[in-house]
Amino acid sequence: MTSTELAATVATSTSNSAGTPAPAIPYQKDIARYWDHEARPVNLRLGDVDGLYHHHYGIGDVDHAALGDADDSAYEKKLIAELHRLESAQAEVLLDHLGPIERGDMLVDAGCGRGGSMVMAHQRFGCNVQGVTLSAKQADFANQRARELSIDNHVHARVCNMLGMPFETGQAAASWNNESSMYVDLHDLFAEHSRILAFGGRYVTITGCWNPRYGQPSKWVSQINAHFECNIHSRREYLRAMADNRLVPQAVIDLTHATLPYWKLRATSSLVTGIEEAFINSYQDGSFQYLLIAADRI
Ligand SMILES: C[S@@+](CC[C@H](N)C(=O)[O-])C[C@H]1O[C@@H](n2cnc3c(N)ncnc32)[C@H](O)[C@@H]1O
Ligand SMILES: CC(C)=CCC/C(C)=C/COP(=O)(O)OP(=O)(O)O
Ligand SMILES: [Mg+2]
Repeated sequence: MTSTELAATVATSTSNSAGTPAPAIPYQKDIARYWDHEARPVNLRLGDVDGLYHHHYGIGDVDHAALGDADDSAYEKKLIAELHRLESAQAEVLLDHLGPIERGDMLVDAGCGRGGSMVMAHQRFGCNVQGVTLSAKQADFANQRARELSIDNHVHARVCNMLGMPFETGQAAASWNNESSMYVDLHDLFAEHSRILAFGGRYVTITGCWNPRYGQPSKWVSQINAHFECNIHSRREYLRAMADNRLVPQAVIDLTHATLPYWKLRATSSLVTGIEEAFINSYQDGSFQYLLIAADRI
């Protein structure tokens, strides 16, 4: 089944397979609505390349040899495959920082989207991966993909607020936010990760954050917030909220330079959404950073 067929299936369903309560506060209802209605070709067509559907951005150098000649009729297809390769490479780097994971472990993807990272985590570690999203459409989509891959006994998405997850205290070996922490208060978020993580467990986030060295959120950062209805935090807020919640950074990696090739390539594609300029300019003027933070739960 292609993503378009899959999207049509979930769009017509009146209930979802996730079966958990609706979002609590008005803002979360807006975010649930946003993601329930999201169907941008830049996400669906990239996901169709190999069935891993992401809502995050890419890192790494562009493989110009793989792209070939821009005049070639197959160029656009190759460009889409290349953007998708860079997005999956981003998820691989996040998974690299989870530390040693056993088959019997449970991982939590907070703000799991359509579940691409969950599938990759299960395929790499063989373990149980639980995701939460505010969007019933996304949870249904992720669960349907898991069924199609016959991994639904190990990979499951719920409709649930990541600030109150239905997991036992200390149950998770590792947890992460992949571009989903700009929708919540960071103290509330890290308190909840800290609760569900086992002592010594690993938390990883990849996020866009505004740079305190710039001073305040730039106009480009404000544009990104308005575009996605999110609230980008500063690097300082991340580190402070982690420190206050027993999450001790083990690695802080600036991926800003690594993500720029993705954006520059995407800006040349037919799938542009109009937000490319804000990302490129804010990364280049130093007001915005693409960061990975891996922290130990102590
Ligand atoms: C940009 S998408 C990222 C999806 C996924 N992490 C990925 O890499 O493909 C943001 C996700 O955060 C989720 N989200 C935002 N606020 C949330 C909340 N309070 N609780 C649970 N999920 C939330 C949205 O539903 C959406 O799935
Ligand atoms: C780094 C920051 C600030 C991210 C904000 C969260 C977000 C919307 C991520 C990408 O989602 P997407 O894949 O649905 O977006 P797009 O349609 O632009 O590819
Ligand atoms: Mg995308």
